[in-house]
Amino acid sequence: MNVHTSGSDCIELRRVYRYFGKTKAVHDISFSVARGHVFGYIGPNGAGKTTSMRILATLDLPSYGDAFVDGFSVINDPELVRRRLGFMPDSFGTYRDVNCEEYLDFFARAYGLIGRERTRRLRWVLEFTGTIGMKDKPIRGLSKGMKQRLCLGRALVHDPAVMILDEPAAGLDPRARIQLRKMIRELADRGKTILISSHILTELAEMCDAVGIIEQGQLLATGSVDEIQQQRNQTRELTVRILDRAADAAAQLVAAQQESDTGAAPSHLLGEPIVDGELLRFGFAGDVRDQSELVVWLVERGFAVAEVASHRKSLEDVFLQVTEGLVQ
Ligand SMILES: Nc1ncnc2c1ncn2[C@@H]1O[C@H](COP(=O)(O)OP(=O)(O)OP(=O)(O)O)[C@@H](O)[C@H]1O
Repeated sequence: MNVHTSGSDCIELRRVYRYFGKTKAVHDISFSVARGHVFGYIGPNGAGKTTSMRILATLDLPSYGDAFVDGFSVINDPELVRRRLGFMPDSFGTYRDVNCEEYLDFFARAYGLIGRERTRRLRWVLEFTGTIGMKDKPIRGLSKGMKQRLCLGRALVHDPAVMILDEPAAGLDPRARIQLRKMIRELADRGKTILISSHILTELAEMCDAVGIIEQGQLLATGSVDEIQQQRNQTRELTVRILDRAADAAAQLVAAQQESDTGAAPSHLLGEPIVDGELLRFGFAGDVRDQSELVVWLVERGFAVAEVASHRKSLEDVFLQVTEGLVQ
């Protein structure tokens, strides 16, 4: 049955469950990714990322629910899904003795590419992934970074609309990560829809249009990084340096926080400040104007405010906060 549920979403999981005996690897997960977007799938080891990606790649079936690639169901139309999808698994496989070009050529043939079209496509993939200089090298002689590029090339060889990349940055050095990030962004700019997983959270923030945080088979939060930060209502952390009486300032802030009307400067503090010598650190839910009012509030009470630093909480912080209580 070829039911094409076309729309702007190119990847969709609809109430997907996958149990292995008593293990709930994936438990009622739903999300969708719009065409040309990059969706970051974030979670610790064993969270269920690979299982859901394997279902999308038609390498496994859901216990319940369904998933769609470019509108086609992984259950009813796996062949059509495979044509539209490039999957980069988290391990490379055992092709040690073939060279890079032979490796890509093998997959191009498997996808039915022939003649000039195959030659053109292979050249493009070798150039795009920066493996052209290595094309005659056997795979066993490649660095981890080069292997990852080749594996990305393999997932690209049939020009799929959708790409599923399972931890592509694992084990790469910082430079190779940056290059990978650039390639992924460029593929999205060319219209490909990309699902990418990682537990190196901060590296996904820059390249993803949206992220989903998964833990113990359940999706705990989805949205843009900003939306998730707002959902948690903890957008920034302030560090204030107060000369001489930092601990006293912290105590007064806590007292004022409990008494103050909503809208007063200390009411924007989230939790109690941590005192570290002259430094006070605390979460702050207000904007920059509230921040400057807080400084005035402190100065009016005789505290010598020497410095104020503000930083957004990283995706890593948000992740730890969102998963609080579930991480074992
Ligand atoms: N074939 C299987 N048989 C039994 N249990 C499995 C199988 N595949 C996965 N699991 C279990 O399902 C859970 C989710 O595993 P999964 O590999 O999807 O997690 P992950 O988020 O990809 O983790 P990692 O980051 O370590 O790759 C784990 O508890 C895992 O042990």
